Amino acid sequence: MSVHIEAEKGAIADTVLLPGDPLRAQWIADNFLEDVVCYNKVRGMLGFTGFYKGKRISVQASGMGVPSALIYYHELINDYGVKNLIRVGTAGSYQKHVKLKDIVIAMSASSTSAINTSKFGSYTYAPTASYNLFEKAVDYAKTNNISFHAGNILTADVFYDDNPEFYKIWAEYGVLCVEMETAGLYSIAAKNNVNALTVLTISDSLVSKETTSAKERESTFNSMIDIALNIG
Ligand SMILES: O=P(O)(O)O[C@H]1O[C@H](CO)[C@@H](O)[C@H]1O
Ligand SMILES: O=c1cc[nH]c(=O)[nH]1
Repeated sequence: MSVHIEAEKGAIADTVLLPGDPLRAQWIADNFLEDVVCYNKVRGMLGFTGFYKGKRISVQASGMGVPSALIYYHELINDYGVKNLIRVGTAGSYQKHVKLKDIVIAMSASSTSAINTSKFGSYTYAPTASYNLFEKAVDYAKTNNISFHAGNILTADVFYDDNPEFYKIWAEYGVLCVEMETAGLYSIAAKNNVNALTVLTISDSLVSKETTSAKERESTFNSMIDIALNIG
């Protein structure tokens, strides 16, 4: 047991998929895993372990934003010995060519979060994906004809920014999309010498203003889950 996860030692697999949304965790467990056990209900932040193609795999919801997510990433790594952390999330597009339901594999995560400035001061740390997971994801997507974008994303602390034009600063520098956890994930994984990767599906566009429904965000992002399950 850890502070926020009630699982017994050994109840969580070495590879964990990490959606923000507990209902997406449930949906992944129900639709992709076999012999599933729910190991966590604390705060409704559901966690499951099951088997995918014979391999033991877990899925743990982590909530929204770096502070919430870091609690789960920290406990998974330090209390349960998790080695591969694969975030599966939704994101808002910052680029015209990155369309609704497109897949983005995050090579790196710029951020408006203070987690690293509070450590590195005026220097800039670059949170980066683990190359082994990144390479496997790219290979799997190419082999299975899943189209994707790969590049820098933004991990933002604020979902509703006061300035609707804020995204343009990042878009000009090639940032593909915005979400709210990956800079924290890549940083804590690097510090603890474990593997991390984020695979995202575009749920809305800051450029075209299109959106998907909550139901679609919860359950229709099969290609992202397919990639994540096959690289762990
Ligand atoms: O779909 P999830 O994984 O929650 O990810 C994105 O969605 C939430 C905002 O709606 C933030 O957590 C953001 O990172
Ligand atoms: O963090 C997020 C996630 C989806 N869409 C956004 O605009 N922001």
